[in-house]
Amino acid sequence: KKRRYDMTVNIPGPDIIPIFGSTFIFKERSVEDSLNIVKDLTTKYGPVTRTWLGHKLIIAIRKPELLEAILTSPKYITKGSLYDFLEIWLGRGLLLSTGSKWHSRRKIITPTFHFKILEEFVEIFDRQSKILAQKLEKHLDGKEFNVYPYVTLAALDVVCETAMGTKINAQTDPDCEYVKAVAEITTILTQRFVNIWYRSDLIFRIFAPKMKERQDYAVSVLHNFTERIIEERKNTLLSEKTNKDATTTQEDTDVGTKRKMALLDVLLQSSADGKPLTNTDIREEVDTFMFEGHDTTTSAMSFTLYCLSRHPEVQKRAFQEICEVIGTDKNKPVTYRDLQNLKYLECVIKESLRLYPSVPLIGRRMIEDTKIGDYILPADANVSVPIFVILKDPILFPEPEKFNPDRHLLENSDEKTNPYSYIPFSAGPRNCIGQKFAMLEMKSTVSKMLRHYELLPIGPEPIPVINLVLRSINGIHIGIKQRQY
Ligand code: HEM
Repeated sequence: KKRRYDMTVNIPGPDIIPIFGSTFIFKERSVEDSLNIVKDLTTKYGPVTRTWLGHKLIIAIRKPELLEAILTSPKYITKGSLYDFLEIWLGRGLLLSTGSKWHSRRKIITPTFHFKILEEFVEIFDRQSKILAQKLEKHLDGKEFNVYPYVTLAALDVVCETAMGTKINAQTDPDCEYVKAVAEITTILTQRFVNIWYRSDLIFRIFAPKMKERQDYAVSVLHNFTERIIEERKNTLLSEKTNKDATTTQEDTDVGTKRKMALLDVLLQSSADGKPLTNTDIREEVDTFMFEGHDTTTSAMSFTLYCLSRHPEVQKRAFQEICEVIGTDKNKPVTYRDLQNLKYLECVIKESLRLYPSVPLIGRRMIEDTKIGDYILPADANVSVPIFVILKDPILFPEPEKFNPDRHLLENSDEKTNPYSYIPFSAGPRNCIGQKFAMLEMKSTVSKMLRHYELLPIGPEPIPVINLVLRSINGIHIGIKQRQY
């Protein structure tokens, strides 16, 4: 610690006291306030700030030039300790792995986001958003409601069917065991995220034994489910191989079809270092998708619907574009090309993500002493990138609190010239692999909502909080009324 301390004395940050470091910054502030604590720190001490939490050194960086150096380099790809407690569910899948394992997995998985495959997912996005629209019909009474839980189930259905090729029907059967286990593990991991002591497995086991038991049960349900799907699909592929005639379609069975089994099939047919991936290898990748692929888009879609409800003029423009691109028959299935052409809606989603980034904070761990700008970051330092602070930097985004989708129009956008300031999907080799998938899913769902409903600005304002992803303490409330054409 002494060495790391000496190397970082020139980096501004709050006072340090022996043993506890700067933990007092949390004093008299609720854990829900953690977004503000990070914001206050990086505002008060500048673009590079150091904090000690006990023996843990955290350096927050919000300067685009410095971020570019960190995010683009293939050397700094190890995740910070912030993520460790997710391993119980996700294993060392793509999100958490590092080194050669991460490289080889990223290479295997990248082709599963090829546009040809995404094109085939559009039908799934469309079908699930139609069910979502039906589920919301009961709120046509003009009263406000929390849209978040509905969107969660729709996003879960989408990712399950696209990643595993399996229908869990979360929207129509929210009480199924898998869906309940996802909700349970999300609640528990959120608790462990918020209460920093619970991030330690030892402390969690000793002081929260009941919660630990619930966590272990939920994880076993989730893992057993994924393993069953892997086993079933493996057997199907084997029998198809031994009996070539059997390769003919097997549409819409529980296990799904080859055509839509992008991720799982690719993993089943891949090998690393000449050896096929084991069931555990495959499971951790599929589970990572299940987590990363639904919580993030749920947050973004819910906040986008909220922003649209509060800005009727933006909603009107987005709806007009939808009519021009898709037409006025709200039941017409949407195509990949339609979604590509919803340019203004894309700006709306981007602007919502700027104000409400699903992943507000990311982290890396330095594995060796690293010179970044004028600073030397010691080995073992955690680097934190406060995405939500960067996205509201008034120098990068004038009038940062203003919801202004036009700032993302091609002619106004500085995303091309300054790709390290607009980073809701991170940047560089370790950026979000699902970015294009996410944008298509979000456009499909949000456009479907606007085709069916006019969104009304009613209900309490959300109180954003970082709970794994960005959520709102009091839910995300809107109202709906039948869309008039
Ligand atoms: C609005 C939606 C989304 C946002 C804002 C988002 C954001 C991010 C961010 C910021 C990272 C970098 C994390 C880090 O460095 O710690 C990331 C990584 C990742 N995302 Fe997303 N994501 C979204 C949707 C998705 C979807 C739909 C999928 C999958 C279908 C997905 C899969 C992943 C995976 C597997 C990684 C790890 C990639 C790697 O480390 O190589 N994400 N995402």
